[in-house]
Amino acid sequence: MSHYHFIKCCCFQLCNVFRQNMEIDQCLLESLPIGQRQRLVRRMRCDQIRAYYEREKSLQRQQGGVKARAPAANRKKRRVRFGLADVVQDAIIRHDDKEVLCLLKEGADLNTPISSGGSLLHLCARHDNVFAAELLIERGLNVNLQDEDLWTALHVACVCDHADVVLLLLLAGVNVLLQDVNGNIPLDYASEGTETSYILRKHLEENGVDVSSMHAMKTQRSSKMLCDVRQLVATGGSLNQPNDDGVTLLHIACASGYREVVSVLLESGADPHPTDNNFWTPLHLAAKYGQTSIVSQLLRQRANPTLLNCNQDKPSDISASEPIADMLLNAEESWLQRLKDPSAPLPSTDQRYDGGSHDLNTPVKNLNPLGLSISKRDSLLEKCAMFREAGGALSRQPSQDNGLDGPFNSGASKLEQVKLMPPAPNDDLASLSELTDSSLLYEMQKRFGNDQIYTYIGHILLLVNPNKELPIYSTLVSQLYLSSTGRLCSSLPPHIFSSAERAYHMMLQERRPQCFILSGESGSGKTEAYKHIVRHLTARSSPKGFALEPRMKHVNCILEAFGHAKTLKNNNSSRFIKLLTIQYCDKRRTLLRVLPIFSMGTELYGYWNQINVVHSLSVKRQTQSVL
Ligand SMILES: Nc1ncnc2c1ncn2[C@@H]1O[C@H](COP(=O)(O)OP(=O)(O)OP(=O)(O)O)[C@@H](O)[C@H]1O
Repeated sequence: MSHYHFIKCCCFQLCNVFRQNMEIDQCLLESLPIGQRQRLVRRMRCDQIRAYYEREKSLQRQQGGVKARAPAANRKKRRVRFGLADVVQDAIIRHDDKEVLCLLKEGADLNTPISSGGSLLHLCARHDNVFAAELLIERGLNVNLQDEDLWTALHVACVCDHADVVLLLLLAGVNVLLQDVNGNIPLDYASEGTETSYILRKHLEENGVDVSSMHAMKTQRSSKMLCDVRQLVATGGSLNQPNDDGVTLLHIACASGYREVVSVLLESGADPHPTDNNFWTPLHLAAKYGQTSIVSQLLRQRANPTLLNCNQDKPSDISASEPIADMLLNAEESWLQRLKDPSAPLPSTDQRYDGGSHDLNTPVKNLNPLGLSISKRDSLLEKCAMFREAGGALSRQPSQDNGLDGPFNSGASKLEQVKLMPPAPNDDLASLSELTDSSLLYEMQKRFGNDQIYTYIGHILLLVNPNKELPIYSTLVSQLYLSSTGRLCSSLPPHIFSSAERAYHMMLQERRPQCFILSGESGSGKTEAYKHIVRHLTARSSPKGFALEPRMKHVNCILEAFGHAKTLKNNNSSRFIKLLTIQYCDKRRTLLRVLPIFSMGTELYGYWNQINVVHSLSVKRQTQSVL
């Protein structure tokens, strides 16, 4: 039988198979040349879709078809309409001043609360919209309105360093001394050396307020509480008395990091594991707030590390640092052992839990021990985003009694070197007015010369291997690219962290796996890009992420030992992991699983909703030769 005849026979057989039950004999299919195979598969897909629609139609007929064909009038009713309140918020964010003006004229309510808490003025302060803020103030919106955390618009403007809004609010007579739930006035959130901080200090001085004595007052809070507690002990008062929220003195001292107060309370017989109305114990709070030595103290006093709060979290699940998590996991183990065998010896707490020097300076706004409503969480998330966008400059805040609990910490070492180029019009080649081979290559060459190795083409990220270390991969840079929405911050240049961030948000929004395709010739930087993505995602997915990084490095060493080899083009050529998918796998959105996919030839196995493409170029072999 000739080859041609054989193909025809196969096709005939396959078409019959499709018609009968649409199952293909894989061997038969693979024996066909590629063109024939593709045509057949396409035809099979069409048949499948047709069959699917027919089945759907007959199902709808069985269920009384009327529902399927909804009358036009019904459809009209289902159209979504946004209220004026939502539209005005959107207009403020977009800086669409004309629309804000129209909406206010149409009667949009000035006092509309925004979804993340606070007033429209808070929104203006957040998005630096001075014009809209002025309109709202002119129409009588109260400049001193406070959100659920008692933040005024001035607190927001200070965190975001929006000096124009700060000036406007001061002119409108805002009260600069209003404190938020943590007792911080707006100045506490203004970064040292910024215009905002200068304006506020000047304003306070002109109004006779001594800023240094204010700080002294604040740092005296712990000693004041210590005095009060000692007095309570001396007078025989109840140390376990909860307030309306079930919060006891020990909860407050543990969360605030007041070690001496915790010692006095525990030594005087306070219950080491009271639970508040949301089932949070002092151990939960100390773990969450990064108070290592207090965690150690509580464990020595036999605090139960296995208790669950209302979110079903043990203290170890929410701990702010690796040492705390390790300490708590050890304690859990020995607690469970002792439940089985009460005679089992206690671990030597002095050695195991001696973590006094490790206390973490955790951002207060990251912590959400008591607030459970969605709006409250939104508000805290929004504030975390503001701190992040402020670039972590607030880490120089004054400390309280343990010297470590200022209102904010960037979490990144100040010594880290950061060198990011400012954003440029040619960051996205898709936006060039002239799109030709030579214009693209010209821009790429220019960028490469400036160490701008990343370039967007729409959502595709182009990377030119620099073949040298660039100071653009530090923890701080990774943090700069964290975003609450996944949208690239316009003040940051293209980066692999930004693509990772976008994929992370797509995964959360769609709750479906996301895939990265890293393409490019051997040695062009795919494996390095993969490592950077994994690094950002591990850091992104949990507060302990950055602590995971050294472990990831070790895993990489082992993987490389098995899978990498020296080739002509690359000294450390990888033989696998060119594809990467991330899966949504945690109900609290704090963890994610990174799955390397083994690529087999040119075929991709698996299904992903969103594909993020990173294409790498090796300048020696491709770009230079073309240029
Ligand atoms: N972003 C980067 N910064 C600095 N050097 C880099 C970067 N990307 C790649 N390199 C350098 O180029 C070398 C080759 O990169 P890499 O191993 O990622 O290539 P690859 O595309 O994965 O190659 P292969 O397909 O052969 O595995 C690296 O060992 C590193 O020295």
